[in-house]
Amino acid sequence: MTTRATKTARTGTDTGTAPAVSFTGAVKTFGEVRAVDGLDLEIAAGETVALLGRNGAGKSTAISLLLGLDDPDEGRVELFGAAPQDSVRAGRVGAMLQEGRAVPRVTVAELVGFVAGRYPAPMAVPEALRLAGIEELAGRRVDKLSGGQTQRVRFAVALAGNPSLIVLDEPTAALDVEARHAFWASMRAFTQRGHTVLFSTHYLEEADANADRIVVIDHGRVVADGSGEELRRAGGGSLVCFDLAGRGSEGLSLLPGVLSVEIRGDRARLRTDDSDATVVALAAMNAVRNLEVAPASLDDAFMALTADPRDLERV
Ligand SMILES: Nc1ncnc2c1ncn2[C@@H]1O[C@H](COP(=O)(O)OP(=O)(O)OP(=O)(O)O)[C@@H](O)[C@H]1O
Repeated sequence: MTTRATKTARTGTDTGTAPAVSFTGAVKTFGEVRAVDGLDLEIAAGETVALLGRNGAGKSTAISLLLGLDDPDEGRVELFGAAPQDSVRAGRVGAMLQEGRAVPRVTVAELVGFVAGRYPAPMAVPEALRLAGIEELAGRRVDKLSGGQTQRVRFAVALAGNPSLIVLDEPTAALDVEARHAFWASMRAFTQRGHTVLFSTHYLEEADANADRIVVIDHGRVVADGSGEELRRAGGGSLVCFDLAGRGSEGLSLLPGVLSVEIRGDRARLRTDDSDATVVALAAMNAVRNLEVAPASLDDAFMALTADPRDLERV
């Protein structure tokens, strides 16, 4: 797994060459809670990056700092080499945040047009509606739409300023499968123009399918950064599963390569970073009934990367 900080290191203060997003040692505390705790992260223009983390990991707080809604207590946050507030005002950033605002009693086209009118070089309204895939909703009242339609209207609103960067906090939460697919199709139309996207999500498959790069944060810091494949390798290793066939599970956690042990009914599930050595040891114990070896899933990798050592149950 590579660290991107070196790859996208800033070379100057010219906003043309600056990364789209840059956190340097950013800290944000709420009383005793260090919600963002020394966050270092750079995102180059044109990247699509997923931000993953458990509940309370600091994703929304990081996004608030990024959009200039809050200031870091320490460190620096920049967008295109400038203060976040300046980039937001200039229309370089569009955002879809978690909390829904009161829905106005206007049409979709009126709402997007109103927001576009607040920016210096907005996107034409029909273009924003086309990119969001909601041209047919132009004349519909915003307060009469379904959840999936509303979400895509919010995406059109985020596009209204003609931004280079879109920031989305859990954009597909509460959407059904079809609405999610439609949403990501719209997003791809945006990224194909070379624009930058940062989104947070709890759906690992969604991150894997739609992002070039996945950044996992935990306790307000980056704990992993790479492609889905790199994360699987770094955090997941392999899974070796077999039937216990009545034998106990004692000692399994001490076998070579084994990182964790889970027992489901009569079946043992060992996560290992050296499946060959683990299997050889199991064979020596004659514990190979219905043996299966498979790459760990992204879910497994995520759990391993964000596990609190005190929560790990070892057998
Ligand atoms: N305004 C606030 N006042 C006090 N504590 C806060 C505030 N905002 C966030 N926190 C705390 O900071 C930590 C990080 O919260 P944050 O909302 O950034 O996490 P998250 O990764 O977005 O979580 P989720 O996936 O649940 O949305 C949590 O412990 C949260 O309780």
